[in-house]
Amino acid sequence: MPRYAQIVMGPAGSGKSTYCSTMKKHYATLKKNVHVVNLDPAAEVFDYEVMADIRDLISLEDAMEDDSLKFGPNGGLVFCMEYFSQNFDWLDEAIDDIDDDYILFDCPGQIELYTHIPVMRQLVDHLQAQNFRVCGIFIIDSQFMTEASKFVSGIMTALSAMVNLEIAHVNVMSKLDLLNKEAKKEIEKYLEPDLPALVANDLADDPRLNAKFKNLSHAIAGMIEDYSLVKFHPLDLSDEDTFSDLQLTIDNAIQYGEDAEPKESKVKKNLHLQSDLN
Ligand SMILES: Nc1nc2c(ncn2[C@@H]2O[C@H](COP(=O)(O)OP(=O)(O)OP(=O)(O)O)[C@@H](O)[C@H]2O)c(=O)[nH]1
Ligand SMILES: [Mg+2]
Repeated sequence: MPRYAQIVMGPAGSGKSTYCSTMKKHYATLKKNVHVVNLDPAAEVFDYEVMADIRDLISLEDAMEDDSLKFGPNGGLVFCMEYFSQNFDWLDEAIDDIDDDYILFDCPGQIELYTHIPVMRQLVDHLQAQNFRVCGIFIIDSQFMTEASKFVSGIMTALSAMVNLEIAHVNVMSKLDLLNKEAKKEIEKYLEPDLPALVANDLADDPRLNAKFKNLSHAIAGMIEDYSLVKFHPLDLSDEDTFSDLQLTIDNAIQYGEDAEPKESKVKKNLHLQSDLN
């Protein structure tokens, strides 16, 4: 049987842990047991039950307090993740005996982990070797999506993660519930954007910008358009439909559920038993 995983990535504070907790609860309403593994060595609290916690292997404090290492917070985190990549057997043990595996990996927010350092790619390769079908989830905070040039830089990081990992990839725009009605309408053009038009519109009349910056933005927008990847799925904590849409998109991308036997509920089973007896 295949196993399933989501690698939940995105900049610091974009909503990765909230996503994991929300989706775990959402899958539970569908009677699907989804587990969460914390991969953030600096995490302090999370409101979901963890199946495994990287801090049992190594924590940021360990790396920073060690007299011979003397790391600061960022170097310490990179050290922890490299240590993790050399100790995947810890992970294997922690996730070994689960029947219907579907695991969300809640990752740290340092963007270099997805763009420069090979640990996430090594994790994906390791999971795939164990029959996991893996989907990358890249979360971006909608609060930053107010200008086309900020949007372009957000997409560039998402693209960079996607190109590095070479797995099914779903972009999520979080915190839509914090936007007012007007801003929600405005954000729609960022969900499935015509990027070159968006950039052209936004930059055209801005006197602060010089021609070189505008030309560069146009060139990048054209390049991103060529990947035809620029789609974001909304996540609004006040709207359950957004969880369902997201879950269907992701499950489809990794073909979750296609090999599963339909499970009869206890009530239905009892009804069958009763009719057999009659
Ligand atoms: N209203 C609202 N708040 C959110 C949402 N997602 C996250 N938050 C809040 O934003 C803050 C950061 O969310 P986290 O889920 O911890 O973000 P993260 O990406 O895991 O952060 P790091 O692990 O530190 O990189 C918390 O205060 C959350 O409650 C959302 O969709 N709506
Ligand atoms: Mg987090």
